[in-house]
Amino acid sequence: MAIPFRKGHGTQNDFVLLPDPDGDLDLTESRVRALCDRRRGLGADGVLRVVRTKAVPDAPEGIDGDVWFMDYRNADGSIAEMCGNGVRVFARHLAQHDLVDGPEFPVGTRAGLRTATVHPDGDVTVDMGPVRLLGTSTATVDGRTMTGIGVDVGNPHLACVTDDLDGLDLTTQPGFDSAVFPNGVNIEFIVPAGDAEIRMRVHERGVGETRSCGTGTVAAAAAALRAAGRADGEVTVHIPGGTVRVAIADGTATLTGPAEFVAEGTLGQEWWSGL
Ligand SMILES: N[C@@H](CCC[C@H](N)C(=O)O)C(=O)O
Repeated sequence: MAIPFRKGHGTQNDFVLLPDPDGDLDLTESRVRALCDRRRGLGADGVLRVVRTKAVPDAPEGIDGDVWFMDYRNADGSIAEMCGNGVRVFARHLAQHDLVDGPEFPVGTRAGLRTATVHPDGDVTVDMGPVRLLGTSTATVDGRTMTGIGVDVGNPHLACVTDDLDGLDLTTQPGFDSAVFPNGVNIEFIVPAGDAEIRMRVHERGVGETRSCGTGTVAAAAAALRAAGRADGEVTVHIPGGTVRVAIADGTATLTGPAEFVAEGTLGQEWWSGL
């Protein structure tokens, strides 16, 4: 059986998409790791399996079985609840393949149902759902401890305001309080970059430093607004892979940014079977 794939990215957070409507693929951790490996595989920060909700045993209750579900996996094979860049790429894939009616449609995720709107210029806006500010905690990089704020965007984040973004060494896992984040955490480092603009770098749970993290930009925007004494507002977030726009109002967020495709093909059958 030929296994098709597509490779795409959202602000250089890159993904292998596996169209698998009926959930037939045996997507093991080792297969995800191999797909994401930049030397022995296709190379990506994560895998997006394009599957109907009814074929996902651990899908949250209440999502119609026919809704397309973004089955997201990190590069280390772990499962995460949500991916803000991935969901834009996923939504544009559905629209390009006429798998949905119209430019606005629901997408199932482990964080719940989300609404995506695909714009004619290729940008995608996603209703990211509730953004919950948690208490403060700390991250340690290069022996330096920074205080940040925990933010739940469906997945866990710790957003730290810093003064030296470019000098941070994020090649190894920053320290964090595992009593506060028992399931690990995505850690954002942010500096103000003007009125309603910030710059951000991120170390992602299950991946390492990436060039962008959509849920991370939402967490960073929420933290920046809070630092300015506000709960609602619009923030432009510059990440190494590009720029996205976040709007937060009444405890929920939207994320707007690009989604691009670079390749498509079929996986080597012998390679896949041997994994
Ligand atoms: N890159 C993603 C987030 C992917 C999941 C994350 N690494 C986690 O484990 O929570 C994004 O764009 O949001």
